[in-house]
Amino acid sequence: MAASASSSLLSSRSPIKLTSLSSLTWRLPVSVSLPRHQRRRASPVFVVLSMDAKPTVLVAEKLGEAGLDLLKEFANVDCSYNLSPEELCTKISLCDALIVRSGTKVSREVFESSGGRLKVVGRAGVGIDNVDLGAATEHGCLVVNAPTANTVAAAEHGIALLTAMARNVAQADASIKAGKWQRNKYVGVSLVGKTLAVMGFGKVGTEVARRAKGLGMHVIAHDPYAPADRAHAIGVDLVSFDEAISTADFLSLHMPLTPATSKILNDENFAKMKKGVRIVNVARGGVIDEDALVRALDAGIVAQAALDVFTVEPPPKDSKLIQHENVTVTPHLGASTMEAQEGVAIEIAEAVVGALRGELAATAVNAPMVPAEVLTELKPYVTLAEKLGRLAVQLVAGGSGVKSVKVTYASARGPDDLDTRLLRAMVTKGLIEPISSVFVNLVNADFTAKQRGVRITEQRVLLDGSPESPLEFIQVQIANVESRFASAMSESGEVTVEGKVKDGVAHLTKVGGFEVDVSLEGNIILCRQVDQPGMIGTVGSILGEENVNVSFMSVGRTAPRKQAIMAIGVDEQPSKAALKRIGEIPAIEEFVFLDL
Ligand SMILES: NC(=O)c1ccc[n+]([C@@H]2O[C@H](COP(=O)([O-])OP(=O)(O)OC[C@H]3O[C@@H](n4cnc5c(N)ncnc54)[C@H](O)[C@@H]3O)[C@@H](O)[C@H]2O)c1
Ligand SMILES: O=C(O)[C@H](O)COP(=O)(O)O
Repeated sequence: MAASASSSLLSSRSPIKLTSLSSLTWRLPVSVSLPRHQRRRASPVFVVLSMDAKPTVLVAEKLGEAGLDLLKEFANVDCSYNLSPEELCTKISLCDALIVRSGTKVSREVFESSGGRLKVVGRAGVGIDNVDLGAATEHGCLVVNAPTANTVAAAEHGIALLTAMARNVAQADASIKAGKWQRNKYVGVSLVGKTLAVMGFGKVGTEVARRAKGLGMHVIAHDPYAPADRAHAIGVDLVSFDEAISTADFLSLHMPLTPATSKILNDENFAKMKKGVRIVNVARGGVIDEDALVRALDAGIVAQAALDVFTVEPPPKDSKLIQHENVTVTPHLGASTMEAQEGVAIEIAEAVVGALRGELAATAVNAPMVPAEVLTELKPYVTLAEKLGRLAVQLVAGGSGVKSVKVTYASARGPDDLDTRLLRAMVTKGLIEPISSVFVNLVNADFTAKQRGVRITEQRVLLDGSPESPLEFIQVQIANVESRFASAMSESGEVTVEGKVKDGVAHLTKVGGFEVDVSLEGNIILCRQVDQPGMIGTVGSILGEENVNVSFMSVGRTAPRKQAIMAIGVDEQPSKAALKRIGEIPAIEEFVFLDL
């Protein structure tokens, strides 16, 4: 990204170091908005549903009571389990939020059927592979999950399967219930001293590793993204994929299902394993090529497998894998303890209610997020950013369309101390919403801009001085367009508006090359005129006669008695007749009415 300031910036401020935004560290923000008709004057980030707009939350899979109680305090809760995909699509248009576990597919059709009402999907658990995240983002729907409450339960289930498999517990149990007593058949293997390779050293993998060490196992792990020091801290070595699978006596799978991990245990990789290896999977069925596993079991490469998860759930009854005598299975029970389900329910209910209230969602999966204190500080700038976007786009009259937008942030804060992603999203919202039927929020802002071919570049102007407030001003420029208000064009030919926050209120401070000062509330009339006495009175009287309340006026001029820009804040939209009368004032050269 080019890091050069416009000449007006350089001349009118006393900065200046320029910083490319590409080097910034982003934290990610969150937003949930009301339906379009309720949203017009709402703050774009902190949308709080009013009491009479009680949201509806559809709980599509069983959720712990504590979570339901939390939801009921805030929302109408519809617990409808076992919905068919068609029933879910029908119901969803009446819901603001949806809560699911792994058993419900939240497909693109669900988002399309919601008609824009669905604002939050809560996944009561970790894996979000049953939610079409791309579709959620495109529809501006926030997805939150509950990533921590079932970690220990999943790890305990992994250990339960590991030990049960090693000692043939399930098979011996079935045998004895069938009237047999087969002590020789069910001789097991010991765990102590054996090598366990934990594949995926995240939350669950780490807990499994800890517990396996307690059982006296030698634990190694493979995870390309995990820090080695975290593994070393509990006495685990991180190794390559090939080393892990070729040295392990036991493999325990704990990576997410992604394009990279899909069928990662396949014929080729089974062939690299020690003969007699044993495999536990409490992650996702899709990480194993199940047909290849059957072949590896039949060939004796894999001695046993213990599986909690399957490519298709529930798996077909006649599945060779399920029926295999050396395979122990459970029906996706990893998270199913009383304690974990209560924890997950509370975790997801809090996240969903918070998101509907417009608060930060710490567990947002598809949205940017900033810490609460940063968001509080940025709140007036968020309003400023959106209003500047709205103003700038309304000044465009033609040309090659709104394709190239530059947003400049002037601040005394260092690049790492100012998160502008939120602001960029709000400029995007301001730019796109007035010219389309698209609903833009922080979830889909970047996607929407990209889809519409709007390229937004950002630039920082680093000011000298103490960084008490996060930003001195924000400037929005649209290139390669013509303007309805010629004076809004900068010397370099872009529609240009600039604003700052004064006493917590967003102000427009510059239009084109003219300094103005008008608060960005209500509507604005911009007039270019010959600077002469009586103009404020003349325009003010017309508006008064037309019963339009003026909130305030400001005049910026090039020089006394030369050209001036008058910015007039009005509470109501003036009638066409009133605007015509203003336009007919001889000294008025051009004027424009802007709806904020
Ligand atoms: N069976 C159940 O009921 C149950 C319960 C909880 C979690 N899970 C599943 O277990 C899995 C792990 O959950 P978690 O909470 O530990 O997630 P996590 O995100 O904390 O950990 C996943 C780890 O996998 C690693 N990883 C990603 N790609 C990898 C690759 N190609 N090779 C090796 N490692 C890779 C990541 O770096 C991360 O450290 C998820 O799929 C989750 O859905 C299942
Ligand atoms: O990803 C998860 O959290 C687990 O697979 C648990 O899924 P569940 O909520 O359907 O039990």
